[in-house]
Amino acid sequence: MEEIILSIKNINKKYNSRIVYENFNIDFYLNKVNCIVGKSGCGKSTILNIISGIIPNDSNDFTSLESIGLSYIFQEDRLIDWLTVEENIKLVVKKHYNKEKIEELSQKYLDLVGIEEYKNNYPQMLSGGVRQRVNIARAFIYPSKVIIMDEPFKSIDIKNKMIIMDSLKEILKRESRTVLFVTHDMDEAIYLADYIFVLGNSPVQVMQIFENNEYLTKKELYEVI
Ligand SMILES: Nc1ncnc2c1ncn2[C@@H]1O[C@H](COP(=O)(O)OP(=O)(O)OP(=O)(O)O)[C@@H](O)[C@H]1O
Repeated sequence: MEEIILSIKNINKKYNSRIVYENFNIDFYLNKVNCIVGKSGCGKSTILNIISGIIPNDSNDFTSLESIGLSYIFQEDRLIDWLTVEENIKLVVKKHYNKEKIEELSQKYLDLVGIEEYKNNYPQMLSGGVRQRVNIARAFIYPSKVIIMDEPFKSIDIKNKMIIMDSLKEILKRESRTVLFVTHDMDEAIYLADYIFVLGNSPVQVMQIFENNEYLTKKELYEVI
């Protein structure tokens, strides 16, 4: 059976004289968690930022994924301080659904990430772990095809990280989204990914693609990085 792919073509990026990407192509797996790993500074955030249209590609033969519907989960949560948790979540779908549907979806994602009890709180009253769960609910309530996650667990303690990663897995079991996930943490990659893309070299190349299964070890990944 032919694999269903999300093809990204013609990525080019140069910072001053340093060529980070040159005619770079990559095929991600549709409706899977695609994890991108590689040495610090190799270009992981850059590719997510180009794909999502946050920074421009140097050549104009490239189309970002902005138009197909994206949501983002970054390290910092970008919640709106003067809105409650529930209002933050509902805000992003205000133009997409009617009031009843928004109510239903908001309840669904509050439950899925386990933050129902915080729905009337304001972000500044919450711990980093809970804030990040709000962020995840907000990313998933939006009817996006692709979820972009750049180091989403970087400042979260291990216990909360496990809770959040389990919530994510639970949501992804129930609905099909293509996730593009950058991390420097091989445990996170192995826990969450369906496929792991190792980037390296300058200009960047895909060094290897691993299908994540019970036999994949951190050692194998580090050998390529
Ligand atoms: N705005 C910029 N101006 C100049 N150089 C930049 C800029 N943004 C990124 N770079 C350089 O481009 C390269 C790739 O950066 P990028 O942030 O994509 O790497 P990364 O793999 O995500 O790094 P890390 O793992 O440390 O987060 C790095 O060498 C970085 O210093």
